[in-house]
Amino acid sequence: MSKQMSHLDNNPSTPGKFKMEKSAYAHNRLRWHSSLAKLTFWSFMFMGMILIFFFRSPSSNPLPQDPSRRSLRTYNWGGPAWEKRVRSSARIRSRHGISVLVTGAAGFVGTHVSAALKRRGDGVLGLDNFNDYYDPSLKRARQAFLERSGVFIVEGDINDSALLRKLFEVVAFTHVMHLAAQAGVRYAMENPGSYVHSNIAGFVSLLEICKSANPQPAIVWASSSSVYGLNSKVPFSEKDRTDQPASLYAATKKAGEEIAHTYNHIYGLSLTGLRFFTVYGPWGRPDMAYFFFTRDILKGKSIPIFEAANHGTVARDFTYIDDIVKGCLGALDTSEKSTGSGGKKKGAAQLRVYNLGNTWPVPVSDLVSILERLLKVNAKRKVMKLPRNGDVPFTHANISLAKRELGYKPTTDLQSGLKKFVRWYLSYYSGGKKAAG
Ligand SMILES: O=C(O)[C@H]1O[C@H](OP(=O)(O)OP(=O)(O)OC[C@H]2O[C@@H](n3ccc(=O)[nH]c3=O)[C@H](O)[C@@H]2O)[C@H](O)[C@@H](O)[C@H]1O
Repeated sequence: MSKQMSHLDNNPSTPGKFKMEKSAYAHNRLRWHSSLAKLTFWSFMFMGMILIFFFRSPSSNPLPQDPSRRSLRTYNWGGPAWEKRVRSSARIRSRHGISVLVTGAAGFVGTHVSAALKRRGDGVLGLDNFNDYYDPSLKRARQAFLERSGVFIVEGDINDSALLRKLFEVVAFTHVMHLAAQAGVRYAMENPGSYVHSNIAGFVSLLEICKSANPQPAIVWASSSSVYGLNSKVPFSEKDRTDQPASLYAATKKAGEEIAHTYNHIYGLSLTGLRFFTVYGPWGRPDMAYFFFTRDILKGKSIPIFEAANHGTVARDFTYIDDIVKGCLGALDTSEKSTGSGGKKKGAAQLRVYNLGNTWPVPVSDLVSILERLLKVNAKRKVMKLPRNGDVPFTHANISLAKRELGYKPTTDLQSGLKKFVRWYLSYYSGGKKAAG
């Protein structure tokens, strides 16, 4: 046994019980005190260093559980191989093609628009932050689908000015199709910050880069039918009032329209806003009613069907994705060039806004009946009062302007569109995820 061990063994459990020689005892006590002081000193030093490191570190706990901050995470981009992929994806492959930066390319509308542009030989580069507002694996599946068509999606946030600047250094985009946004009317009450972050700050960040680019691109971007808010004049026409938004989502989209006006006025940016009316279809958004109704009907879960005051019908002008894509391409193709360059306006530029709807509002209860027939399952309907969380009782688009100026002509009714959605849904969620496109 070592000396140390015997010393430990000799340690009294109760002071005073053990009799020690006086001088040795005093010497030991002195040694013990000085070791304790050293230990305390070094412990404090160590704790201090940890605290300094913790507070100075830039990535100290970026609150990943806070959804409004989820897109602030850092992404890897840059380098020769990355630039080569960016260039190749954005390369125009047809005679009169355009080169488009599509923001929100892993989103529902973004995926379809990117694929359509690529199919006709345009250069397409995607940008998406792959946030977790809904199942990111669906966004990854869309990314894989686009990759097979030759579209590269850069992972990054529209608030990252350095990344945007880099993209414009590598590619002289002729157009930007801006679809990145925080979507969803009801979620705005849960996470208001994410709407400000993406739909206002993100939009401004993108426009700042576009205004300084040389050449400046023409921009087409997604506004929303929700800007009509409490407007009761039907069908909604672009001339109608849009100063009564019923949700923060709607307010941020309306703010986007005003911001577009400012950048057009000061910098000569060509800007076209598209007011989408409840877009649905294959590869859709799981937070939307037609999507989660399908899931829950199949699971045998009850589905909440909203009704307006006095048992009034709630209805939407549901618009099929392929029609929306045609509207987006029509808007890109009729966009005039921005007039400024390097942040200076040289003349008046185009500023437009269009409704892209179906012009055929359908009650939500009819949507459920169509799904029941297609799925061959009866829904457990739970009729409830329209919650006071931003929903409006109905939407109905007047599309004359888009018809005249963009050649927009929707051709898919809800029954046919949902049939295609259900076919995709069953194939995607029964394991055919790759083939579902
Ligand atoms: O046009 C737009 O600009 C917006 O369209 C979409 O919003 P909405 O038209 O509200 O779609 P969606 O949620 O599918 O509800 C559909 C219907 O089901 C009703 N609804 C909804 C949920 C529910 O539990 N029960 C129910 O009856 C509900 O009352 C409604 O009548 C986009 O999500 C939005 O991002 C934006 O793009």
